Amino acid sequence: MPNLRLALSQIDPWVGDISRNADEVVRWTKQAAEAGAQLVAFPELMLTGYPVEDLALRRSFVEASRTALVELAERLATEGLGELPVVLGYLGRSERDVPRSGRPAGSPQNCAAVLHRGKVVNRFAKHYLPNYGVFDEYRYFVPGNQLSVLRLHGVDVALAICEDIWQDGGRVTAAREAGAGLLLSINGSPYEHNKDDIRLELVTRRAAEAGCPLVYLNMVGAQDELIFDGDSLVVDADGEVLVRGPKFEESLLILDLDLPAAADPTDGLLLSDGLQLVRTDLGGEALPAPAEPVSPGIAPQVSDEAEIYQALVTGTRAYVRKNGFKSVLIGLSGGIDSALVAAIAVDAIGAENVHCVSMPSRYSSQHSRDDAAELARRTGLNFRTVSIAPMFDAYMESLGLTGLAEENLQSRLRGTLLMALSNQEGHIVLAPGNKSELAVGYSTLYGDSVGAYGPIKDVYKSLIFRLAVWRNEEAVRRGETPPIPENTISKPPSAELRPDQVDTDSLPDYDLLDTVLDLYVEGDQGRDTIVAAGFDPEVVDRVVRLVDTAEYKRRQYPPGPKISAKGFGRDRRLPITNRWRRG
Ligand SMILES: Nc1ncnc2c1ncn2[C@@H]1O[C@H](COP(=O)(O)OP(=O)(O)OC[C@H]2O[C@@H]([n+]3cccc(C(=O)O)c3)[C@H](O)[C@@H]2O)[C@@H](O)[C@H]1O
Ligand SMILES: Nc1ncnc2c1ncn2[C@@H]1O[C@H](COP(=O)(O)OP(=O)(O)OP(=O)(O)O)[C@@H](O)[C@H]1O
Ligand SMILES: NC(=O)CC[C@H](N)C(=O)O
Repeated sequence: MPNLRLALSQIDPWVGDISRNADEVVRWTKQAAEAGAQLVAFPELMLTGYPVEDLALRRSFVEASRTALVELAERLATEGLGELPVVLGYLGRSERDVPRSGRPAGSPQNCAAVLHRGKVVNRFAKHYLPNYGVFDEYRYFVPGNQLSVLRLHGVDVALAICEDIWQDGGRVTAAREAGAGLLLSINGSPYEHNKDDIRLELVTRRAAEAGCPLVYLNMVGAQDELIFDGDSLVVDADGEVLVRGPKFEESLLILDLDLPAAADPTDGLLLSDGLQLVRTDLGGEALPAPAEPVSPGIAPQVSDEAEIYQALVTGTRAYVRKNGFKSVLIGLSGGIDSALVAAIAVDAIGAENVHCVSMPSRYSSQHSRDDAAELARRTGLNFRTVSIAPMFDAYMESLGLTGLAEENLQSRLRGTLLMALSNQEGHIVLAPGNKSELAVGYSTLYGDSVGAYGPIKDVYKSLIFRLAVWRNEEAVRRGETPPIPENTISKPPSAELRPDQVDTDSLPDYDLLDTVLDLYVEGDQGRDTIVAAGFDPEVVDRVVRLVDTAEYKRRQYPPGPKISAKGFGRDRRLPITNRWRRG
């Protein structure tokens, strides 16, 4: 069996920064060449970043991507890397009208290309376009209808792009029909908790269907609400997992694979789904297995809490850095939400870049102030106290507010204060709202909901507690000081906007609330189904009503990292003005 040494660049492309991404391709290709690879692969839309959203509809952006691709091929050759074939994603356009789509020639396509010896030797477009959940690729792209097969060193390698392997048939079946010895899929597959198990099952099944090993290369990093966890996989046709990349970390995975020898090409082969075979012969003798085959092996798997926490850190770091900021600002109340956000921020960008303000009012308890100061002491982040009492008194004197208006004023003064410091000092504000609060509208519009990015907006309150406990335990395991004061974790959550207020005055107990939310939001179960499952009809009616009437607040909330199958963002698009009240 001929051997191929593959290099999988599990890396982080930046949306819109084509020249940076091209530099990255050169840098990682150099390392792949030094490791003796015969083929190096990069993720879906590597050159432009993923997802590009409506940038795909800008002709200038599509042309910049296409031009950069050609220049990259030339540059790789100039830099002595031309002999190593490079597979990467780029934004392209269709050469001809797409039948039955109503889309003319020149429409954008989610493409991949093969670069070799200074030239673009093969190009093709994604065949299946995802159009559900966070994806709406039909809005942007027209599909491709080609199966690209590279022949190199006596092996036929069929190529696919992400959704191509999520749908039955298509390039997976076509790879088998074309007699491929390897199926290589490049991906931009966003993180969701538990999606790693789904991907592993999928990749294993598709390898069996293709009848050959399947290489699944995913990107890492984050783009706005989406996080990319890497977790690249190599599975053989019998379902054995040969390689599993690390999660959330950039990594060059080098591996030797013994693969079936390519057969004589069959002319005029008809492939399923109307795919047309385009074979590119890159040459090279069949190579024997090296005396010491290399493999990165299988990266260790971590607990759910560790994985989710890492996802939140990845999303926060990427948002801050990619938007050109160095530092963040957080209102630190002594409560668990802002404490967890502060811990995430410290892990993402370093304590020296995290600025926190305690903003006590007359209702703030001494323990809250102490807990906030204690977290600052433990982590070493920048901490100051600014009382909102004088501003509050000035408003009250002018407006004479009462009840909810008086309560919300405190939250709004804090929001204004944070934005003022953000303007003055250049930090971006992190919003501390969690998914349970966002679900039921338990936050003050233009108050505690201000901010640029909400690191825990997709995390239910019950999970917030688990993550805080996990982070502290992790610190102990590493021999470090746990960042979050124990009292912050153990005390009952309170907004402290009036005397002795606790969240359970207005909301069901968080465990119950989160269970009902999980059924209604994630599970899309109707009110009657949830009641039939044994939940108190009064609680269910209340929760459903709160969720339905809080859409306007969620739409005004900052973006934040998606970790669930259904985040409040593109995953769940409901009308704001909506008189349907039956769950
Ligand atoms: N459909 C719609 N489209 C656009 N705007 C709409 C609207 N419905 C109401 N509004 C407007 O929204 C405003 C009412 O919302 P808002 O001012 O936020 O006030 P509201 O939602 O009435 O009150 C805030 C709630 O959040 C709780 N809270 C506040 C702060 C922190 C925490 C915490 O523990 O984390 C909890 C607080 O105890 C209270 O229960 C009004 O101006 C109203 O006119
Ligand atoms: N005294 C305070 N000092 C600084 N920030 C505050 C203060 N009180 C509230 N905040 C800010 O407003 C957010 C909402 O806080 P609140 O205490 O009302 O509810 P919470 O959702 O329980 O949050 P937390 O668990 O962080 O206290 C806090 O996360 C924090 O960012
Ligand atoms: N980029 C894509 O095509 C992603 C779609 C795919 N179903 C995934 O979530 O991984």
